[in-house]
Amino acid sequence: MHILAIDQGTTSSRAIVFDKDLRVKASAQREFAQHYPRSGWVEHDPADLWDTTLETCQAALEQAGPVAAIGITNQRETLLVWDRETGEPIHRAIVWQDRRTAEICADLKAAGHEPEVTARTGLLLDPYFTATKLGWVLDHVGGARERAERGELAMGTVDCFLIWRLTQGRTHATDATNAARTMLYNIAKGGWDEELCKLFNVPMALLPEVRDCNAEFGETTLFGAPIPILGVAGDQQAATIGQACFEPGMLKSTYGTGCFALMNTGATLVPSQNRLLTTIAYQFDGQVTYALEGAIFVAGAVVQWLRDGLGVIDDAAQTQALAEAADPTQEVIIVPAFTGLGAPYWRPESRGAVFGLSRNSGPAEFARAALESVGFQTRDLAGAMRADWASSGAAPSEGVLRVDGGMSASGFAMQFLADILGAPVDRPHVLETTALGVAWLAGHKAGIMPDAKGFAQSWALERRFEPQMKSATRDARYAAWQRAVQATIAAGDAG
Ligand SMILES: Nc1ncnc2c1ncn2[C@@H]1O[C@H](COP(=O)(O)OP(=O)(O)O)[C@@H](O)[C@H]1O
Ligand SMILES: O=P(O)(O)OC[C@H](O)CO
Repeated sequence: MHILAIDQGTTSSRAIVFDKDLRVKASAQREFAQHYPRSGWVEHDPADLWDTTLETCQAALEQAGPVAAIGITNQRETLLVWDRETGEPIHRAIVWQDRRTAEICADLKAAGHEPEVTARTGLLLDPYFTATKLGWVLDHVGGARERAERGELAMGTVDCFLIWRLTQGRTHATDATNAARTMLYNIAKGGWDEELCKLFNVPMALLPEVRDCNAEFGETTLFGAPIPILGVAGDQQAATIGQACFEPGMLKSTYGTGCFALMNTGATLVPSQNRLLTTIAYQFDGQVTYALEGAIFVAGAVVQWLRDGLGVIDDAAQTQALAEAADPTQEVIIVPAFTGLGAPYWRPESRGAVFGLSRNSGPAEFARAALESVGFQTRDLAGAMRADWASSGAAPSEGVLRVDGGMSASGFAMQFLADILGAPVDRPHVLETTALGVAWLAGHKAGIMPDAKGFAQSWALERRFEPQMKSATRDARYAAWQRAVQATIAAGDAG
């Protein structure tokens, strides 16, 4: 029997069918439109999220035949609010990248609320998270607040919306990893936090039930015979599972639109002293495993910008040859703060900058700088993570980074990553680790896939990138990056 994994991402929806040996049997993918109604705003049409999910599921199922269960993974933090009666959203989805609530967050910070929010949620007061987006919808959509208070509306992250639709309104539930990103969920106690709901002015009647990642989430009859939904996790947590990072100290980094590095910290909630996030890695059978997370908003998106914004490439893969042809004597640096800077800087007001241009700088130098920006940003995170991990009293982790996501296909970017980290970078055979993570969750629950130990043994290395850069070069290049970031922040402050 097979398992269907739904991966509803920021730029596309995917459906992948795995067999019981975790091999891909069929897959389908559809991109959908991004809406930018104002500078810093990012929205998705809920109909696009739903239609592309449905179409890709149908296409994958047509190729592979019936499945025993469904796993769902999704872009996190993105908010939907819908009518409980009709299932119709009352606003477009407000995407995790959206910065419209930057001022609300700044005001809450100025009023001294951040330490309390962090203590309860592990997060920082940034527009990235769901809570302030929800407050915004309730305040800006006519009648929404009153209707929410009367219990007529439901809210959810994308997983929750898809579960609602797949079960035709019978299940209003999310999993602990997605709940942990809303800034309304207490990760230490494990439950929606009444105080936070008051702080963000959110009626609790809107909120879904929170379940384990390997719980039952109802069943769908939209594809014929009923199929149970048996695994749910936010995409970065699903990738942590898919990369089999089950031991404390293990670290993965996913390079899609953004980049998200998660380190398993076991049953210990490690508060960050370096402006990283503390979050739930996964929750199996009521048992919480925590993680430290570094979130970078722009990784593969900088390559998309080369294609769609600058028009210097037609296809992401062309960056490899261009970067290799770049003039080694130039040091062009791109700080891709298109939607602000994420961890460890958290500067929503910053915008992107380019440094070191000369008259000879062209597409090749831009391509190289774009790929390198991802390595530099990961080094920012890895440094903060190692410091937090050490201060928790834990033994040093082995220092290997497991990578995945669309951009990990770039050999140039991954070699530079190993070089600038000064540590090995391991790329597995399966790069669809996000889908794999929830396919395994659902497959194990359905009784057709191995336990965590057996699954971890199936993880297979495709290529290890060893650091080759001299340490003096590494130090000098990283120092130049840090200066560029500081200049970018200063420009944002001045603006
Ligand atoms: N060969 C490549 N070189 C560099 N970047 C790439 C390459 N292939 C894909 N990408 C980048 O990876 C991203 C897509 O990764 P994906 O995991 O599908 O993202 P998401 O889940 O966020 O939609 C895009 O931003 C794209 O520009
Ligand atoms: O859609 P992705 O893969 O860029 O992931 C988005 C993240 O979940 C946002 O936190």
